[in-house]
Amino acid sequence: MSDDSRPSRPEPRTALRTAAVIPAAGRGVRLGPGAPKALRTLNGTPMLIHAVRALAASRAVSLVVVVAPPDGAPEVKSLLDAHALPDRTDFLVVPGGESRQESVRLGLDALPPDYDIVLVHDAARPLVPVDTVDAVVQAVRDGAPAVVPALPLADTVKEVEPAAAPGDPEPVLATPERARLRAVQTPQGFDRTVLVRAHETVTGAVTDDAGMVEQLGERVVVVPGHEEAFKVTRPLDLVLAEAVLARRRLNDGF
Ligand SMILES: Nc1ccn([C@@H]2O[C@H](COP(=O)(O)OP(=O)(O)OP(=O)(O)O)[C@@H](O)[C@H]2O)c(=O)n1
Ligand SMILES: C[C@](O)(CO)[C@H](O)COP(=O)(O)O
Repeated sequence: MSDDSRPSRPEPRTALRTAAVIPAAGRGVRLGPGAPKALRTLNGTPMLIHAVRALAASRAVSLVVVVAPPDGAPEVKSLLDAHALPDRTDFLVVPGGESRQESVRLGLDALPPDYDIVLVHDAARPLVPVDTVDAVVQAVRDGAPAVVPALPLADTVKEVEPAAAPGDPEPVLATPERARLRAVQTPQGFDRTVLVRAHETVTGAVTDDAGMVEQLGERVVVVPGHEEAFKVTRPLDLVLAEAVLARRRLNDGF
């Protein structure tokens, strides 16, 4: 095969700077009554601080933009000041919006110009391991416009006709082949220009940023996710998160 006929590989882009946007403006309705979810504590430390530390643990990440509850930016700034965070990382706090999508866009608007790679990470995934963060950054540096960490599913999934009234039986429409399905986590990593274009042009219901990039027709790739990157959504997830932290303390010899 001559050089000209080889498929072109994107150049690795090691010099690019990486920022992380952490949407943390949700109420946490499914977790039950209480403070906004990101401000609730796991082993005495706010979930948001765990998430910020998890992203700042990556040497690739030099800026973290926290998107606070709409009226909670001063409180979040105080929280960041009150907790030990790496000196090499810069932090910004901006108020969020009504939907996750709007909160991410407000975080993107706050990014200084000199960042080319953007990670978007749910504050509600406080325990993502640094190796997962680094794998996502590396895949973007290697040329993928959009990268999502994901895991195979344990359950079989059914597509249904949603119930007309709560509690009604739901007719099953299809059973997608499980081996081809992945449960998608964060951080999701992007070429900044692609993500900004997605947020400027895609409207309608989307549940993740990569889904918006897919609608642009851009390539989105999956890298292995991690069990500990689960989303704290319901009360049982708090129990699991504290158990993971306890196991980590045991393994670290504390
Ligand atoms: N208006 C919103 C809604 C959500 N989020 C953030 O998006 C992430 C994922 O959302 P989810 O887990 O659904 O959080 P909540 O919206 O708070 O949960 P719920 O739907 O139970 O209220 C969370 O870190 C959440 O803080 C946000 O920044 N702004
Ligand atoms: C972005 C996400 O975490 C990927 O799994 C998920 O879609 C967020 O959904 P939520 O309903 O906003 O928690």
